[in-house]
Amino acid sequence: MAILYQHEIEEQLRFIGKKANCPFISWSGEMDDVDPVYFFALGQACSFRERFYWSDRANGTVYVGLGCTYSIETEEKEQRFRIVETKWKKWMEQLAFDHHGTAATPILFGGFSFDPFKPRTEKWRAFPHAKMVVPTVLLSLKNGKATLTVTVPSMRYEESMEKIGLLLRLLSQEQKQPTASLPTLVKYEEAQKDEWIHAVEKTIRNIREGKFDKVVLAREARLSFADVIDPVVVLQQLREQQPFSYLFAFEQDGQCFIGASPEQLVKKEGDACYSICLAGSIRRGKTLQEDKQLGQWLMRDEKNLREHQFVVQMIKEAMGSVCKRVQIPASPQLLKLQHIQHLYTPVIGEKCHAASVLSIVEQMHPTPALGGTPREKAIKEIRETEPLDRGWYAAPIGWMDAEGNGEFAVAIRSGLFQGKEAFIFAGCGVVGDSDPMSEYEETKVKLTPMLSALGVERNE
Ligand SMILES: C=C(O[C@@H]1C=C(C(=O)O)C=C[C@H]1O)C(=O)O
Ligand SMILES: [Mg+2]
Repeated sequence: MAILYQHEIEEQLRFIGKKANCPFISWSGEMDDVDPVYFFALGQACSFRERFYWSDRANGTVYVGLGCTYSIETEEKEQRFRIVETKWKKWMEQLAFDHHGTAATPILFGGFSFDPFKPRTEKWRAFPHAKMVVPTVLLSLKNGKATLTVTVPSMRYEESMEKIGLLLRLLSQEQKQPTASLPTLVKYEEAQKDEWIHAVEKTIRNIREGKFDKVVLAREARLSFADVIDPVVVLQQLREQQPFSYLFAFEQDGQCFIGASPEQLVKKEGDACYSICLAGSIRRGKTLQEDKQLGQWLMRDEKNLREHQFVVQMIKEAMGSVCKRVQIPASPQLLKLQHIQHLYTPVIGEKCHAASVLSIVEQMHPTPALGGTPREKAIKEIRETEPLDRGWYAAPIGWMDAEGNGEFAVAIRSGLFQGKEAFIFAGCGVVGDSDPMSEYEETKVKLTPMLSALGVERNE
């Protein structure tokens, strides 16, 4: 199969540029199969300051982006989804591309903050309320095919081409799995544990007084390591340990937001649209029998079923508002992941008339799985009560293509990595009959996937 050469791509780009006279040009071509995490790792060797990773639950679509040719950022609070959508459409008009017989087109990849009205703290300074980017180099793996897409400004692409040339040379050599090892933990700290438990108690009282029905409260753990944490190692571990999750990474200037989330927010594919309701949790059992018993308990537990039902109700309505027909099973199933089991209800929307996946994201975020019910009151409670700046945690992360199709996951089971420091996050749905200590335990289980990816075991 095709080995790609720098001079050929350059020639093609020049040809596209001459023909179309557009500010941006893009070329796609088939390439040899490559391990996407290895590709991500090469990004650093080639001095790309931004790296992006996305793989869906079925591993059906994998995108790895290196470098940033165009970035849409906004600190606007109310209109952020629309602003991104409008700018993306405008930008597409300035782009000439030749996809060379492949199905690939440039995509926009990125994410959003959970709550633009919550004051931002220092650690999230590099993550605006919305940031979506067009990577300079994009690897797409779909239906067993690997495609490379190069997108550059037509007037100055020499600097990018140098990096791309190096990347192509490294790709043509034998693939060596990156050998970076797991970092050594020097400090583990659960931020404001007592304050968090008090917040849960207060929220339970407020729910019992009828102020709202459900509020999701989250907390963070801070970890310090002896060495700088390499996102490549974390991705490798997550890929092995969480095979049924979305895998994502958004890295810029050495700051990396990474996670393995089981929760789809929405996928739009033409006029079909998909979502899932995920809420209600219990740990995995230590034996097969215990695991089965815990699962059966979860399927019948009224508190968890109620937590779940709020999500079903809202997603059903949101999908109903953009689709002609919504298919949704009457009762939840069990979703068993490596460390946790959840109540799970898949949702399918037919004849979707939304303009783009982003306009559905706008309708859906935050669902009661991450925010609460009623939505506005719950968000206000989180803003005022939760001792945490969520940043991009629990918010939409994903991609969109030229036609407005795309997929977003909810960025849970995630962490922010800055040099030798990591912040990892977990939350839980608080309802009237929640017990604060059980909720605390539940968040502990939800921290496990990231801890385990970092090689940290905590048995207390
Ligand atoms: C908020 C998180 O998870 C969410 C809360 C759940 C619950 O409370 O049962 C279950 C799945 C997620 O929708 C998290 O993992 O941080
Ligand atoms: Mg729960």
